[in-house]
Amino acid sequence: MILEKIAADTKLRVEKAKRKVPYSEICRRAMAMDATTGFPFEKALAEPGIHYICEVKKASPSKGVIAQDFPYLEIAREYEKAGAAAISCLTEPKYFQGKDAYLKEITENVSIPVLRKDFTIDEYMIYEAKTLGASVVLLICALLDTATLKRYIKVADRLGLSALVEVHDEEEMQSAIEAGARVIGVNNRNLKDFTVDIGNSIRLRTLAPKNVLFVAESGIKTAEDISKLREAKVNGVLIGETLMRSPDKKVVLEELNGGSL
Ligand SMILES: O=C(O)c1ccccc1NCC(=O)[C@H](O)[C@H](O)COP(=O)(O)O
Repeated sequence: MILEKIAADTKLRVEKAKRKVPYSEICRRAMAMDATTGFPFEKALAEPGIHYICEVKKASPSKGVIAQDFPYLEIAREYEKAGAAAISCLTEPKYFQGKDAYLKEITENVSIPVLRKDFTIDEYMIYEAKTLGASVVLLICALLDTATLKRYIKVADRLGLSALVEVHDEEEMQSAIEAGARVIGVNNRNLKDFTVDIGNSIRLRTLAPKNVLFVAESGIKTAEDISKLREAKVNGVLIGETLMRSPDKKVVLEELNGGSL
């Protein structure tokens, strides 16, 4: 499966990063930063209504190159101006053509929370995310057992980072809940065959406890999709390709939202 390949490459990337900046040093740098952040991502999602997490993504395994021209900072600024609640920035280099440098520059130039969209397989990456200015890290249940998830959520917590815990099915939902996730994202994309079904978010919505913030991820394309997800009372939607392919992000976000944000 693609996720296993990505995880294996990520492991090599982290080993290389550790040779450059050892674990003790990345911890020191991250812990020297302000941890009293107030978890702005969770605050934004907890506001009434549906909130947009807009993705900065050049390519993906399922779609190949999505944006030949990739003015990542301009895109992030446009999202913020258009009313996005948060930005998701891919940092995985091989399959998504992401870069840590994109994340760092974006966090230095926008005021809304930024998610480090990567394949966290080592706690080193959580400290790294903090030093890059992220407010949120992605923890994918398919890559982490419940005990590890719990530990990573605690590490993120101590640094003032939120964790978006991603699930795809009932079993992973149970693991996320048991690990104490405060924000659960349901991926509508089946990573085995890349099919997308927003019904997955709607189906799993009822399994999330009331006090957990809920995000629907992937394959969201139309105002009708948003309308269904709004009806299911999701707190946030994470949208990549639809926005990346549109020249005017504000117009598309307004169309999706059925009016201004
Ligand atoms: O999108 C892929 O091909 C993919 C493959 C393997 C792991 C993750 C993948 N996608 C990451 C995402 O979760 C999406 O970037 C995100 O949810 C936005 O999805 P979309 O709106 O469909 O671009």
